[in-house]
Amino acid sequence: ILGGYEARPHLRPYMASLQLDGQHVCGGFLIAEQWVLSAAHCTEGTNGKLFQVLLGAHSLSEPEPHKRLYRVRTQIAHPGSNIHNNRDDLLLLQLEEKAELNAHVKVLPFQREDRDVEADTMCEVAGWGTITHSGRRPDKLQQVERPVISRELCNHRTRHDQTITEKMMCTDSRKKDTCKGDSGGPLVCNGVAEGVVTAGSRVCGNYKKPAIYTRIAPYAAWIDGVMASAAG
Ligand SMILES: NCc1cccc(Nc2n[nH]c3ncnc(Nc4cccc(O)c4)c23)c1
Repeated sequence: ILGGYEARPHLRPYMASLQLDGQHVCGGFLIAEQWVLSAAHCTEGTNGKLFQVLLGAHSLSEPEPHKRLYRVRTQIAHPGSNIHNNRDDLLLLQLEEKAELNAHVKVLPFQREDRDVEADTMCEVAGWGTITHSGRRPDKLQQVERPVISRELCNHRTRHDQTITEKMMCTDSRKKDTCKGDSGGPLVCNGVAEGVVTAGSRVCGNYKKPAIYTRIAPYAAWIDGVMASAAG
């Protein structure tokens, strides 16, 4: 997160850190006791290795009560996701066992009504992604408030030039923005997860490249179907 600040510890008990060999790679969030939602692009370069999922954390390094690393039973990328564009950039991770829910580990409801969040709505995004252009990584969860911008503005020739589909949404990226390692985290508007951070053009903090999110509502049926079929 660029231009943000340290989150109040454990005020976002749904936040997950997707890790490989003890290193934070991407964000994610708990959508059910045994399921985390993140971004399919997060699996790029992991050559098929499964993530481990850190729940209940504020600091990535310090011991904290309720902080726990879960193994992943299976990772399911949306069938439409691919490395060439940002379409269908969603990843479902089934934990090896149900997460132990408590004050520091909670499920975050996601939007099921497929209607655009109004432009200028202030939303929040949090993550352990880079906090400087030089790529400095934070130890503690960061957050920032960002206003939603219209798809029309986000699709302008000088911005993302008609690549933002009705299954995506954007927030202003002037100075305060998502960045490397924030992918997969939730965009929370009025307490509900409306979007999942996608890297898009990978640019951070430049108002000409607004932050892009995969809207969750259009994928509610897919998410429910995967969770139902894997339940066992
Ligand atoms: N703001 C959109 C957004 C959301 C999520 C991730 C991203 N960026 C990135 N995702 N993956 C990346 N791999 C390498 N570099 C990256 N961005 C980068 C790094 C240093 C300086 C800078 O200005 C931008 C990214 C960008």
